[in-house]
Amino acid sequence: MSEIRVESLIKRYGDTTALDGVSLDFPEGSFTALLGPSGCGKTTMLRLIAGFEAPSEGRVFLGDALVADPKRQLPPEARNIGVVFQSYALWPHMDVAENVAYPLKARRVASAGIPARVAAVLDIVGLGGFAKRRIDELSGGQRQRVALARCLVAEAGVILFDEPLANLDMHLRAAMVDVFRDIHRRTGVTIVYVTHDQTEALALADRVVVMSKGRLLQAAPPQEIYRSPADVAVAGFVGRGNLISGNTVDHWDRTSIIDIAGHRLAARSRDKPAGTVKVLLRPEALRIAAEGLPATVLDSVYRGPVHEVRLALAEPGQHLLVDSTEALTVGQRVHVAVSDAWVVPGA
Ligand SMILES: Nc1ncnc2c1ncn2[C@@H]1O[C@H](COP(=O)(O)OP(=O)(O)OP(=O)(O)O)[C@@H](O)[C@H]1O
Repeated sequence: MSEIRVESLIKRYGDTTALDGVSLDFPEGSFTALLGPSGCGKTTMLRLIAGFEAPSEGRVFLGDALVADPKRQLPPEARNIGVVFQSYALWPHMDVAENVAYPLKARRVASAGIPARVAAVLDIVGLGGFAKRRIDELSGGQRQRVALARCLVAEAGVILFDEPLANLDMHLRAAMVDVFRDIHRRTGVTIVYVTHDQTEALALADRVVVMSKGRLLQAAPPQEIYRSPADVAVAGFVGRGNLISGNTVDHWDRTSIIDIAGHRLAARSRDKPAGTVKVLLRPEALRIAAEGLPATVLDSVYRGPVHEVRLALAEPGQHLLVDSTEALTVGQRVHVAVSDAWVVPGA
């Protein structure tokens, strides 16, 4: 059974179509990241699932229950869904424990049981010793954990995150990514996580949904999104990569032989492409070697552990980024060995 299912969902705001016919299942216990450029409809999807907005067309199900169509909507508080925003929406005049206890008090849970439940979730989010701290005495990451604890205490079956780490610095973001992964493992709660940060999406989710202009481009596990993007838009949005034009010479099974400026290489392909295609070459699948695609060094920049080398292929206008352990000289002639390539569908 799917915890959440959206069917042919359309949301219009005046002339803007924020969601343009999206159908998607979010299985129980899954961790889905919604990824895409600004304005692609990620937040709108969350708001429709949470019940803050009504669909213009289509339906939303929680389990077997229809909770929203254009005519009727179950109110947010009746959906048992937790929401964590980038602005933490905490009560500044209450301490940490009072903030976390708030949903239980609002639901009139017997007060005797509340402190133990609050203490348990504060332990889960790593704030065991902070119960009596005031909110304004906490760091951004700690506030985010309080917001998370408040969702967990209510035992919501689903937690929606809207860019929860957007306000935090790089180190805190990395630490919070670990916290979210851990909490998902320990609680098994169904998570839908909106981000425009692809590294966050790839690291956290068991499935990444890439959206553009209100439509779904691809929904797949992170590795598949990265290695086998469904189209040029996904290939361009996720990860560093090179899109090179080539000609199909032959194919068998799910492998195609592609000719790039007189050099042939084997590439994974979804179907049986013909004629001119675009091939995705990730930098880590490329190596400067004795044999391979002939190229000329355009630029070599040291970026931490490796040199990022920009190369010109024999065919005019075709460039490649390659990671090299050694600096190369501009103008140097090299060859590039290719260990993995993907023919991008439809390009
Ligand atoms: N209340 C509203 N009234 C009018 N237009 C809206 C409203 N909410 C969203 N939109 C429009 O709908 C589209 C999708 O917005 P949405 O907030 O879902 O995008 P997003 O992918 O979450 O973007 P971001 O990453 O910038 O938050 C945008 O063009 C936005 O301007």
